[in-house]
Amino acid sequence: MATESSNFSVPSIDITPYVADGTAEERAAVARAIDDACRTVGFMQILGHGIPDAVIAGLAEAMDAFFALDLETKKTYKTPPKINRGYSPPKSESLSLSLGVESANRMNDFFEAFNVGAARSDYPGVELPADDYAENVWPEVAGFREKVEAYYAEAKRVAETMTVIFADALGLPEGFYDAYTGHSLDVMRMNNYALPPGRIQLDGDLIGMGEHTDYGIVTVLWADQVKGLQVLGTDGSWNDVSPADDALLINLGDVTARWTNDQWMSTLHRVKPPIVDGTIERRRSAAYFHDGDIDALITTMPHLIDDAHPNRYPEPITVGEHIRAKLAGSRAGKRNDTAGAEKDRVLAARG
Ligand SMILES: O=C(O)CCC(=O)C(=O)O
Ligand SMILES: [Fe+2]
Repeated sequence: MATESSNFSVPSIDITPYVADGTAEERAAVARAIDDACRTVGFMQILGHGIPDAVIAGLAEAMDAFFALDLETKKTYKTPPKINRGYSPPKSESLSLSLGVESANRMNDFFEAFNVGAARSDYPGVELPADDYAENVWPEVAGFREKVEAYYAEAKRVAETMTVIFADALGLPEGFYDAYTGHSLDVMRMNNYALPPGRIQLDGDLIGMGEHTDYGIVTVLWADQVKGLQVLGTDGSWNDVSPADDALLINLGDVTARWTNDQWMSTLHRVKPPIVDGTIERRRSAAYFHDGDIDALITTMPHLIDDAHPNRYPEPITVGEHIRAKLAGSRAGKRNDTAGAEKDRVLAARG
């Protein structure tokens, strides 16, 4: 399998003209850069997002305080599997404890997470399914809720700003996304790639989070600068990506790939946290998934269908149906790849 390609790079784009009052020309230049990044990489670094340093520092403090709790305490914040909220322990935990030697097999995910998201009570007056729009659980950790909510609100704003840019970049009417995101099924997953020292011995490469594409419209990703995130290039190479100082990573999900007839890319990525002296070097990230309304119907954009690009998604699908199909695949232990181009690319990468 190819590693690191000299052709691969994640563009850095300053979105200040959309966050503050930019001129029409400045905005058009940003939209062109975003369009190019979305067509060729599907990942980008954004600067000028406007999230105050103190809010980002607060998120990191809240995560540190929660993940430092002992495992039994953290497990009291688990929710039933159908509810994507609260604490999610490492999948490999029981195996690594009982067997000592862990297979580095890619179905094992060595990370713990805490999820928060949009709840039914956030959208009074809208009839929404209680399991999908579940209420949050908040741990008894001083300041956790306030700090996480402050960052969540900023990440939501950045995700919505990205869709404003997307509308311009795709030549869509202003406000196009509003009709699909008024009660968006957003979730933020705070990830902690760490296991206590001595817990694992591996018989091969460790995969922290298996290769996958994200499900929704767009993901806003905050991450440490500890290496680990790898992104698949169009030539089949896996490439290390770390956020630059003050940058956030943005990547597209499958809803956008469907909508744009795969002209914009929902790119495969995975996390391989570094191993130092047999222990995972701790790495943290927080992925804010902006998925769209559960009942939003995603129909391939007609202006992105032509002779060179026949419609790859002739069956419109709702965001809810699409997410259910993805979850069914991952729960059955199937690899979480999508149809079409993405699948071809992952198979090519396997060599
Ligand atoms: O930890 C990372 O950098 C990426 C996390 C990710 O891909 C996800 O949560 O979907
Ligand atoms: Fe992801």
